[in-house]
Amino acid sequence: MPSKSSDVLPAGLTSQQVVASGSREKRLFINAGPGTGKTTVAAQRFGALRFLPEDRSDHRAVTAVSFTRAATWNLQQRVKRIWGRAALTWPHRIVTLDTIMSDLLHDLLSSGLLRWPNGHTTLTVVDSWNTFSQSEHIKDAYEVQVDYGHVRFKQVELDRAMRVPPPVIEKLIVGGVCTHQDVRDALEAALEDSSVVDRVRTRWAQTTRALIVDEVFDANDLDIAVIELAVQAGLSVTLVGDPWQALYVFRGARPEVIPQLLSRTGTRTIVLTDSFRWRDSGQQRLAEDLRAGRPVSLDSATPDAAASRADVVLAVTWKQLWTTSGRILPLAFHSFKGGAEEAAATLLLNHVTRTVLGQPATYLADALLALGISDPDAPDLLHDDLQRVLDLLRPGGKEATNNAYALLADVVKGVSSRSLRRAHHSHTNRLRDIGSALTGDGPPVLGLTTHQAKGREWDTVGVTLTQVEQNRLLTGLSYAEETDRKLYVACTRARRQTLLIKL
Ligand SMILES: Nc1ncnc2c1ncn2[C@@H]1O[C@H](COP(=O)(O)OP(=O)(O)OP(=O)(O)O)[C@@H](O)[C@H]1O
Repeated sequence: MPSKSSDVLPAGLTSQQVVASGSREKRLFINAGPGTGKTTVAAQRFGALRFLPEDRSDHRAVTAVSFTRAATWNLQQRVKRIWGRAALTWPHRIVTLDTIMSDLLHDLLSSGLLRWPNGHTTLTVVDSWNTFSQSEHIKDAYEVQVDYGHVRFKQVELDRAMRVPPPVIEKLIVGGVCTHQDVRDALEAALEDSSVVDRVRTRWAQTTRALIVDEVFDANDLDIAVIELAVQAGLSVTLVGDPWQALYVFRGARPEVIPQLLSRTGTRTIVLTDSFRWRDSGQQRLAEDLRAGRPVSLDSATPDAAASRADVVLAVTWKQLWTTSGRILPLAFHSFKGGAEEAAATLLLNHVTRTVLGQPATYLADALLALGISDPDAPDLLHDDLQRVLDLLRPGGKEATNNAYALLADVVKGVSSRSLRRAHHSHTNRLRDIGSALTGDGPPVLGLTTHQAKGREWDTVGVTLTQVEQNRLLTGLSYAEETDRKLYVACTRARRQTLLIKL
């Protein structure tokens, strides 16, 4: 609810949003809370910069970046809706920061400043090695180093058994295949060299005239270094974000250093204060109290009541969702680690979430890759087979779970060269959990982690929290604490009401 409706201009934007979208400031930070229009303004600003009359003869790109493919896709759709498809004709683009890193590394390889094993200048960059190997945690087994311009993959001694880079990985690297993390590691190591720094700065200046960074508080040290080089190269740089919504500390996000980046680069701040999310004064008050660090106590509900009333249930971890109630159907077991058994269970979970919730399992694409299935229609083609696996699960109990697992192994054998290992509780438990979600009293409700819910909104949101997390709410949150930020994001997704699930 904007504080003053007279603030909304004819174009539908508030005066704050108009200023943020059209500002000619070369270094701008748009600081904006939940629902205040970060994505809306980023999309408006993209077009405003793209179609700036005085830049008509400047053929360099206007580029917007975000951290996830989902956020990038969302921003692309908004830009197309507002400005038309022409806004995104080459070289103008909205991509992930991983794509930017990959472009920069390729430029260094083709310039000769950096040399890949076997002299490759064009790499195939994959999300993870899961596609090629059943091993997990392969990344732990080597370090990427740059030695006088040569990229090297150095084997690391580990305490644990196994975990040496399997020959298959070495062969792939020498063949010009690597992961996005390898690209980042190689680039970060290369930036120790001042001639590489100069090249990146020059590359920015030659190819790009404006850069918009969405969710800047999720940037890690390499992201920040590359953004700062764009500032030094004289680009128009717009940073958009909310210090309360930095969630990607596990990927190295450093929200605490963003204020220094802003002051180092002389960046001007514009704050968006009016949120359009709240449809209920209680929810608006909750959001304001959380942000002010005041203690809050949430309305509560039993799991059954919450499952009936909420549009979604959120938790900090997937595990918390699975252990709260059989009425919650999460879209994943945990973050995808790889292995044929996990992939097969994800295929089954996807069958259930598609049928019951109309949504795919979060890690379906990873599961298909891990099973070496390239046909995107495979999950649909397997519909009847997977339904038979579910039917076997329905009676519940160990025997039913083991029978279902055996049939799932057969189904997978028909479409994949990977085979499932013998039934073990770490594999069959996933099937048991799916079975429990299907036999609850009443239809299941969608379960998501805070990370998956970021940037989204629903009318009524249930949250399931550990005792420690509940205590944090009762004490008052601080944006300097990672756990508190996750709680803040979870409790600001609802338009009307946030319900705490009481066990
Ligand atoms: N000026 C406006 N008038 C009406 N609705 C608006 C206005 N600005 C934004 N909205 C709407 O408010 C909702 C939230 O906007 P948006 O997604 O851009 O916010 P956000 O700041 O990115 O949210 P979050 O912090 O949760 O990611 C959207 O439905 C958007 O269409």
